[in-house]
Amino acid sequence: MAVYTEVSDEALRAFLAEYDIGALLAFRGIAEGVENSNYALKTSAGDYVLTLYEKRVNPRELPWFLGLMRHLVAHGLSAPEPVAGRDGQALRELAGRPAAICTFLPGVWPRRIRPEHCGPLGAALAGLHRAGQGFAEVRPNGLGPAAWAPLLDRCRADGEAVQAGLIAELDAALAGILAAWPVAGALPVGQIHADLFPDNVFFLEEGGTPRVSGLIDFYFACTDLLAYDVAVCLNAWCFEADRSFNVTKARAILRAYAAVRPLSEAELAALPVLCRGAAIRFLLTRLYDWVNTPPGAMVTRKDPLEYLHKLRFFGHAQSPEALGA
Ligand SMILES: Nc1ncnc2c1ncn2[C@@H]1O[C@H](COP(=O)(O)OP(=O)(O)OP(=O)(O)O)[C@@H](O)[C@H]1O
Ligand SMILES: N[C@@H](CCO)C(=O)O
Repeated sequence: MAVYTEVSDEALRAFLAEYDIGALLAFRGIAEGVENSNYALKTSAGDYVLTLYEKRVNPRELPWFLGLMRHLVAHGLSAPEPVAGRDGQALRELAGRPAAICTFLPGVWPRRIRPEHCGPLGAALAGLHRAGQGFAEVRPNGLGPAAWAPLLDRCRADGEAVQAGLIAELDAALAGILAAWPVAGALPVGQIHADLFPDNVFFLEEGGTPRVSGLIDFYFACTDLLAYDVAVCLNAWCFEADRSFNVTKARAILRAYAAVRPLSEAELAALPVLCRGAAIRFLLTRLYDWVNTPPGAMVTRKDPLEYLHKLRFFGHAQSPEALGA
């Protein structure tokens, strides 16, 4: 369920009057996604997505996100492009929420990940990192290493009920990750997506071969270690339903990434700890949501323990080779 804010016909028509995107032909809520309210919009000029930003997005950060998306598209990445109104502004207000219209991307995200998806994903991620190079404004990662201990503290009281021994295991894992985390300046930094899960990558199939048609959902994007984005993808794309790590998928991501943007020796050496960091990041945000989402809420909670298994795997796989590098 991801239409939290309803938009009346009159409010929508008044809103669209600010744009030069033709006459409204169709308008419907998009059920997917959990953060914001999204609507598909068809006009005589084309297809668009209207997003109303809900509580978890800080309105002050929206100009950065929209500016990054505009920059990435201008530098060759296929991503939603914010559409400016006649006044030149892409960000305005609708139904009491900050709102923006972006171009609609064709394609679908893969429900079942095949190794053939992984090469195109790796190349697209490196393309994002390349395209982001000239975007100079910095947005620190609000869910980076400095946020993990406070997040764990906020789960301390209720987390134990999710699994006995969980908090002690996370305390130990986090201490190890933070002690081994690359020091500032050790690895290349740039604009990263930071949440490039399969549901944020659209593909089109041509003769059975998937190609990436675009990347979406830049609302966790930030300025951080480029290789951390690779670690997020190894977490999100390379585990099978039986929890095993598929090294073929990892190798495909890493090879295709490196063909566009070579990874340095230091980045490869740091990959295991970056993977552990990415695992604990998603574990902690899921755990926080798990213990703070009332049963019966309309939002589907994501399983934190899926990431406990990934964290344990990366805890044992300490060499870059074990991760397909
Ligand atoms: N530019 C776009 N083109 C086509 N479809 C889009 C576009 N943007 C969003 N969508 C559709 O809306 C859905 C939700 O988008 P998105 O992932 O950005 O939402 P969200 O609420 O921020 O969710 P979450 O952070 O949980 O992934 C996508 O799965 C996709 O179906
Ligand atoms: N990708 C995140 C959700 C936030 O976008 C997760 O699976 O936990």
